[in-house]
Amino acid sequence: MNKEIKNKNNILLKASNITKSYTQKKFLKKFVKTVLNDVSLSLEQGKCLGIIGESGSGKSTLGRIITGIEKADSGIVEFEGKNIHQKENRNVKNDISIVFQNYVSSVNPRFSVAQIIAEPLIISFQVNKSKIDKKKIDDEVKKLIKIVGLSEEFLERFPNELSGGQLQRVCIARAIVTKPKFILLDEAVSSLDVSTQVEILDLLQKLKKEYNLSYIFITHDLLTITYICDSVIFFKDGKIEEKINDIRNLKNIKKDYSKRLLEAVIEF
Ligand SMILES: Nc1ncnc2c1ncn2[C@@H]1O[C@H](COP(=O)(O)OP(=O)(O)OP(=O)(O)O)[C@@H](O)[C@H]1O
Repeated sequence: MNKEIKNKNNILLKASNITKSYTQKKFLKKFVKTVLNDVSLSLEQGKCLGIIGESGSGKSTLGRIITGIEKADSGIVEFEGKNIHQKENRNVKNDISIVFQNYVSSVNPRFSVAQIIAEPLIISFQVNKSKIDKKKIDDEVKKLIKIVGLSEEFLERFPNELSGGQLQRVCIARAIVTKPKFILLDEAVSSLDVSTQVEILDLLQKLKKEYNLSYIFITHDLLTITYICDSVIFFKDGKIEEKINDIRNLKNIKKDYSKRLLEAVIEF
């Protein structure tokens, strides 16, 4: 029955009642700050959900929890119905990738582009205790560099020899090398200039179709959301302030906070 419901709704990822606090210090005094307060969301297969909110509202913390990098204090994250924080479901994480804003610090500066793209695949061979198939890895890396719009000659280069947009393309190639079903994009285009942002968003759209991917896109930038997302959550002080299920109805938002975030883009 559960399976039927899951298939009917086509829910890939579901977070229920997520709560998270951190101990922080202010003027040498420790205090507990609630960063996420009873957050629930779900993502349908093949869709892109945007999460927009002010700096410090808890978006990246939520991103780390829904990708299994960090544990919530309470609440459950399920991927295809499996709790991702349970040890016996750790394979689920193979279906999840992340692309961060800071593409420079998210790659090893001593690795060539080929090594950067291949790294997750090599790790997955190691984790599965299977023999590393060098030819298969080389073929895959050569295929992917072209898929993300760069030529094979980039494979020998190092991160400091690439532009921001080129390096983010490499990070995207690395994110899809293990053939995930879901990618969390945390401010993945925010540091790029506008025309490069559009190029990367177009690439992400293309990959979404070709690989049947699902995305959650965390951003400050509503233009990114309107460009690529199907639905959007307005996030404030660790809570969902408002959700628009169909991005075409963005003008119907009700809360002042959401309107304020929208004002720069749409006139009311
Ligand atoms: N490991 C941690 N220890 C203590 N406090 C933390 C930790 N990680 C995040 N925080 C705090 O949690 C709050 C939310 O941070 P988070 O990075 O999730 O927000 P954000 O909405 O992604 O912000 P930004 O858009 O600026 O990246 C902030 O007050 C931050 O200082």
